[in-house]
Amino acid sequence: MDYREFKFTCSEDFREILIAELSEIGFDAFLETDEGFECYSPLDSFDREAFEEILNRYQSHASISFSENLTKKVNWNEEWEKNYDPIAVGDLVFVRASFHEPRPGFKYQIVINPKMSFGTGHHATTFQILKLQGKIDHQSKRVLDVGSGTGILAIMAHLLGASSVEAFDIDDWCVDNGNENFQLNEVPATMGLGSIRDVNPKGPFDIILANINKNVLLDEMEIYSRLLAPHGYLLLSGFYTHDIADIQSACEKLGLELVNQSEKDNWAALVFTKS
Ligand SMILES: C[S@@+](CC[C@H](N)C(=O)[O-])C[C@H]1O[C@@H](n2cnc3c(N)ncnc32)[C@H](O)[C@@H]1O
Repeated sequence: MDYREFKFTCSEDFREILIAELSEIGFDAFLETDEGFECYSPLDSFDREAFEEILNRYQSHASISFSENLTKKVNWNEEWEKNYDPIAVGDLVFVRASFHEPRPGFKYQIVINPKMSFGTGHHATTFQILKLQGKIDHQSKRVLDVGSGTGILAIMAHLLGASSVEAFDIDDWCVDNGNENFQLNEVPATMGLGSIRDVNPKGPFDIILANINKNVLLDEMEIYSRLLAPHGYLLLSGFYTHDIADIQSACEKLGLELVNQSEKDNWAALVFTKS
């Protein structure tokens, strides 16, 4: 047995923060469900004390329950071949795995072998950012993708004509998978490991993409704003529609103006510009 698999039942308000905290102690492969979310922790790095400390902090505010199972390392390729359908974002892009046939009628095709990383285009956050990217001129633009997951948004930026893409993620599964996806899509970039503070990218960037979660976005917003070139675009997602006001107000305090927005399945995506 290689992993502990957890299935959480938890109210919507606490999902994001719990996921953020659990990811900090090595939990991985979060998948939202109707009742809450599922995730894994590698057996050799599972820290029961840290896990219980997090649960104790939230259990008095939120009714959280979970089940726990030991599970074998999964052959993710086989799992995805069984479960992963391609997805179309309008006629802009057809996102598929390498085992799907290409489909004509789209401006672009992205090949993603997602394994355990987030970013197939199926989730409303990724879907909306891809769509919003399609409305922004990427020709010869310098693009930063924060929390890249599979690398899907960075790949889209490259296809739309970006002159350079810089991408990183705190999760080493994503970095391995993202680099594999960059090769599949012939993106001349290497995904880095770490947060924006670890990677310390050298701006300015014409376009910054960050589909992460509310807490991380609020914490890192000042850095995004500093790295954004004048008249550049900041595309944000990973938060619910009821969090739009908090995100918008944090951006406006930094001189960023809301210029476009989208909502799908209670998830929001916002586009800001720096005047
Ligand atoms: C919602 S997924 C988005 C993936 C992809 N960009 C997309 O749009 O589908 C968020 C990603 O951010 C990563 N992440 C979480 N906190 C981060 C941080 N502080 N810095 C960089 N990446 C982070 C997670 O590992 C995860 O892969």
